[in-house]
Amino acid sequence: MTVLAKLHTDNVSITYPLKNGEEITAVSGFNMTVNEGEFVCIVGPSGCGKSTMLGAIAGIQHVSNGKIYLNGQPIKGTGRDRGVVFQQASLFPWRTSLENVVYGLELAGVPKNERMAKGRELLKLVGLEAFEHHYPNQLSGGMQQRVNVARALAIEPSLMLLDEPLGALDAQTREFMQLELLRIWKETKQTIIFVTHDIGEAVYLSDRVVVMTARPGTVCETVDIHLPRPRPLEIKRSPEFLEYEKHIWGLIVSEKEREKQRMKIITL
Ligand SMILES: Nc1ncnc2c1ncn2[C@@H]1O[C@H](COP(=O)(O)OP(=O)(O)OP(=O)(O)O)[C@@H](O)[C@H]1O
Repeated sequence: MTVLAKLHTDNVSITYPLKNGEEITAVSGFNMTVNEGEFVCIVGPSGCGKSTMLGAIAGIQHVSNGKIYLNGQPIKGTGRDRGVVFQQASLFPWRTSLENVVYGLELAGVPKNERMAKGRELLKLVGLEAFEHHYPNQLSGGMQQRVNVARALAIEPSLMLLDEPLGALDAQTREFMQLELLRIWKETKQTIIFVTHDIGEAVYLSDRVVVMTARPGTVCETVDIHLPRPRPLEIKRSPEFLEYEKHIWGLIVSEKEREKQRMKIITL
């Protein structure tokens, strides 16, 4: 029996037009498969095309060549089958936590009682049941991101896409949110693709880490993370964890070095 991949990117290339009429290739020949229920992180040197690739999967970024398949169907634009969370919690300041969480359900015409019940259930899932009447400016950065996650989950997406969602948080809150994300992932059994700059974060969260080359970004190596779950934070100090970190760090340093050499040749 063939198991259908949740997501498959087939030789995806993405270019941006420049003002001088030329174009810049951000992503080139990107192939990745993500299976149902997996937690996959994408890392790579700055500017390698991580956000561009995630944007393409979200359907907000035009793909120049190749195709992206979600549940076997080609992605043709944005859709309610994908929940997206960005680095900055983009909540409506005039809406309470609960009203923010249920926004997508409101647009979809879900009756008020039903959507409020669903919203409360999700606020409970992200640990904010006591904050349903609070406005975003009454919440910490970590709490705002929890509301954001709850809002993305409300539409019951088939796939969650998170672009540096913890990037704006202080180190302590970030670690706590990593634990929380794993708990939420386990409870919801979602499939997650997560972009991060932080190699330790990627190793801690992932079933697999996709390491990208320098721009034009393609897959340099996919690293399977065989650390047991559940993963207490202390696992970050284990020799196995440090070995994964060192290996991925090595790949990224080589890519940065390669890019530096290439730039030297271009400017010679
Ligand atoms: N709108 C745009 N127009 C032209 N070039 C762009 C545009 N957006 C991104 N790029 C270029 O495409 C490349 C990939 O950008 P992208 O933001 O996807 O990289 P990234 O890996 O997410 O970066 P970072 O790690 O710094 O967040 C970069 O070289 C960037 O300068």
